[in-house]
Amino acid sequence: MAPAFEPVPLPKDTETQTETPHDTPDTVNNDAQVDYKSRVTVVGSGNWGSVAAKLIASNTPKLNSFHEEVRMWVFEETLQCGEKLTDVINRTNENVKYLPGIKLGKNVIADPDLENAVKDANMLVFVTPHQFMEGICKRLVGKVRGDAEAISLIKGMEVKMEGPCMISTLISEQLGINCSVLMGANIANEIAVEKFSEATVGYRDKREIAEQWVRLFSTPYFVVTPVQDVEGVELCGTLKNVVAIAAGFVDGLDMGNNTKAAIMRIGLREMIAFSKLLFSSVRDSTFFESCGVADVITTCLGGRNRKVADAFAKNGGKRSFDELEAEMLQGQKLQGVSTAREVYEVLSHRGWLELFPLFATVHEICVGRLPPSAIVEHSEQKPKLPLFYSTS
Ligand SMILES: NC(=O)c1ccc[n+]([C@@H]2O[C@H](COP(=O)([O-])OP(=O)(O)OC[C@H]3O[C@@H](n4cnc5c(N)ncnc54)[C@H](O)[C@@H]3O)[C@@H](O)[C@H]2O)c1
Ligand SMILES: O=P(O)(O)OC[C@H](O)CO
Repeated sequence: MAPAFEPVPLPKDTETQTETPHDTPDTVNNDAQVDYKSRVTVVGSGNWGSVAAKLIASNTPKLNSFHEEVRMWVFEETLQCGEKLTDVINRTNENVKYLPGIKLGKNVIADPDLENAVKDANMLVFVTPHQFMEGICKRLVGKVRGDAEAISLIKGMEVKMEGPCMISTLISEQLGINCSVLMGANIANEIAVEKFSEATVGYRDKREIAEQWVRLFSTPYFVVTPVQDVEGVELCGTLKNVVAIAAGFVDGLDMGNNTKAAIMRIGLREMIAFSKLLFSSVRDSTFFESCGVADVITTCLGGRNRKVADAFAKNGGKRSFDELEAEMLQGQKLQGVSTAREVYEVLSHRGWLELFPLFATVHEICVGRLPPSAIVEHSEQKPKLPLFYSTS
């Protein structure tokens, strides 16, 4: 059966380009030959990191302005068989731990040496769990090319003394490079088997860079739309993980579809309000892109945060998230629990706790101060939030 969507054709200058690529000359090697081609490195090799590498590696051989090789930094570990994960990926072309059964593409080269992995790249794709990014950025200061462009696929944020810091800002400020974001309704295992989905690239002001990222990621089954709203796109990806935890509680308590839909609606409303209170530049339309309402839906139906929160509620909150995560995800990481804590810190610090009952309650449940059933009792409080979007 034909798909119910129209795949967006890739821009013309991609697959058939024969003239000098539009990229600016970037590297001068020892023989004084100018390397006009871009080099891509993916920093991260978990479930989504591996799929991101696969998507990109399916495109670089067709794009004349890119080297075919896609380097992928691996946080090295020794597998039960005694072999290093990197060696197994390079031997089998599969990430047997985080994405088993999927060939990544022979042009994906796993590299356990972070500095070596990034040193030649002028397009850096960051895709690790957000809690590791501060340490990774510290290790990369002064090690990346000055002309590099970055994109973050990381759903999460840091909270510092000065306030919340988005991961793209952390990357930009620490490494001195521009950073776009890619978020969306993107359960990695589904994209790995090439089921259709959409994503959103958020960019600051360089439209041509956003288009380059779109070319690098787009396939007929992965349709990417650029929007000029980095903060809006990134906050959608970050905050939906808190809503997913709430939805998991509802599922674990068998409260039914209507309750779950209500929690998703209240969650989306808090996402919009929180984003706009932090950044007045955030656009209403961003919430209707893949990164917004579509990601709320997919993550509350099929994500890992939902799944583990469901188990947490079924156990009456008696088994911790850390324990359940280790048992159920085998090395993969949840983002929603730590994001709920980070959001709670921002809410407390700014005196906004009463404005965001769902976000606040998710954290209180995660740390055991409230029972899972509080998700409905507390979140349904009459919203004290002004409407931050037009309903007309
Ligand atoms: N998996 C998905 O479906 C999906 C989809 C969209 C976005 N994301 C986002 O992508 C980001 C990365 O998630 P993922 O699914 O690729 O990872 P993951 O949860 O599958 O895997 C965890 C990764 O963390 C690495 N790791 C463990 N300890 C580390 C350390 N100390 N330092 C650095 N790395 C360490 C592991 O090696 C592994 O690669 C997250 O922000 C997530 O929200 C995930
Ligand atoms: O599995 P989760 O809960 O980390 O969610 C995965 C993706 O972010 C869904 O878009």
